[in-house]
Amino acid sequence: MSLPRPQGRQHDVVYMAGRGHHVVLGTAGTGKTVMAVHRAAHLADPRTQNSGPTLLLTYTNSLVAYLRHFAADLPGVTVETYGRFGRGYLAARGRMGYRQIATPTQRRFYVEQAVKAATATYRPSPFFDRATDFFLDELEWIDGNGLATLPDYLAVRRVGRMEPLQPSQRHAVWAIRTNYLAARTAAGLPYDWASVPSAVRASLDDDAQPRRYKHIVVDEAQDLSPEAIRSLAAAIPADGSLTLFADYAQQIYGQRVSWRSCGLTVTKTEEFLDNYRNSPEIARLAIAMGEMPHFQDSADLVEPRAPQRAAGAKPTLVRYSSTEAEAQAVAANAASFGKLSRVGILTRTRAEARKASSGIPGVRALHDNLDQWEVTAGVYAGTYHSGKGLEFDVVFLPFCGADRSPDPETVAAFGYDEAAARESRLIYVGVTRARDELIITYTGELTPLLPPAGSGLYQVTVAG
Ligand SMILES: Nc1ncnc2c1ncn2[C@@H]1O[C@H](COP(=O)(O)OP(=O)(O)OP(=O)(O)O)[C@@H](O)[C@H]1O
Repeated sequence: MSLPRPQGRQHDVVYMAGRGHHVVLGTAGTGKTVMAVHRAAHLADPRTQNSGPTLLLTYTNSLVAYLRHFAADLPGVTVETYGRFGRGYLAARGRMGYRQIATPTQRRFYVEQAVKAATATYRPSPFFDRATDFFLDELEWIDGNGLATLPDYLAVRRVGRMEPLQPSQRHAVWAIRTNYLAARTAAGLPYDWASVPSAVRASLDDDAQPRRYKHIVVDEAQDLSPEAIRSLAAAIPADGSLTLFADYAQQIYGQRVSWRSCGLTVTKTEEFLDNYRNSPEIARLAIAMGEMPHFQDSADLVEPRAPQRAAGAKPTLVRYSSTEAEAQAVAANAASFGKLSRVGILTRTRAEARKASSGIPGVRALHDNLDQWEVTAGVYAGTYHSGKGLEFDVVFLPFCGADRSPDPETVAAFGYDEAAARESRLIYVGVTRARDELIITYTGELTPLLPPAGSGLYQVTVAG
């Protein structure tokens, strides 16, 4: 598999000016990754006017492996995740030591302690009984937006479907944040991943050294926080360029904000609608998901135009009588498809991915640091999240029953609407990874986050 040559307007995007800020929006499979790799290669090519060292950034390690596969022989192009870039930059400036970033487990522990400490000092309130995930999310959101003071936090509007927090609740969150930061720092952990972008930005502000990269190209930019985008705008020289490729429908990490508030000056946003990846039947299911109520808050979701691919089979929907039977059947069928095709098994959690891929010979876990992207046949298993940006000939989406999706814990933490909005985007990512075949399985009732079984969008089967 090699990288296709850009066509039509894709070509124009690759060769846009190598200066300033550029934003390219496209729905799933419109060639954003293809354009991002070609553009990075172009900007790094010494024959290009204003060429220079180019950073090609994305969010997950599996996508780095995938991009490196295509960009392996591109001189002057460095491919990495935002996290690695941020950590490396801070280390180079002497502001990050070894193991100074709290792991997610450590972060959760210190946040739980901080909530307990706040509960002891505040008047009793059910607010403090909210799930830890809620507080983790709120603190991440504060960092992601670069809110450094309580007045900033009190003044800002929280975009999203969740009930807005009352000022008294924001005071409580800020007290939790203060407790958390103190405890984490005292434990020798000056950072967590959410705090890295602000630290990078602050460090760049007083960094008079020449910038390492003249150009930065970002794939899956919808997943970067505003603060991360601001830090990237600060990381290029005045005569450099920052190009962001994004899809709001596939946003996993939060709510959209304007490019201007992210520190960008964008004169024109390019939009792409031609889907090169999915068969028409799979694309139709993705479009129908985009029209469901939980997607309505996606202001500029653009409807994909007719797919570029030849007609195939409708996605298959299979109902099983038990989760065990479902997991075994998915593993057996995936193993059989995997002899000739690239197969993805995508689930909400890693544990579910392991369960549905148990016993498959040579199965590769997507969330492990894949150092190489195999393009031959085989089975990959992982979370929807780790499948972002990737594609497979055949995709299995197991455990899509209403009892698991939306996940009851996410509903408890964020309320039904917010949980449905978040999780339907995850499933949308899963659906749009499939080129030729999509097999959705469940027990009990089908999740309300997918179009109903009788919608005519599936071939429906009931297994024993
Ligand atoms: N001009 C083209 N000609 C032929 N195939 C193309 C072209 N552009 C993209 N493709 C193919 O379409 C598929 C989707 O492309 P790509 O992964 O770049 O899309 P994307 O917009 O990044 O998708 P997503 O956001 O869903 O990950 C890939 O298989 C890619 O090789």
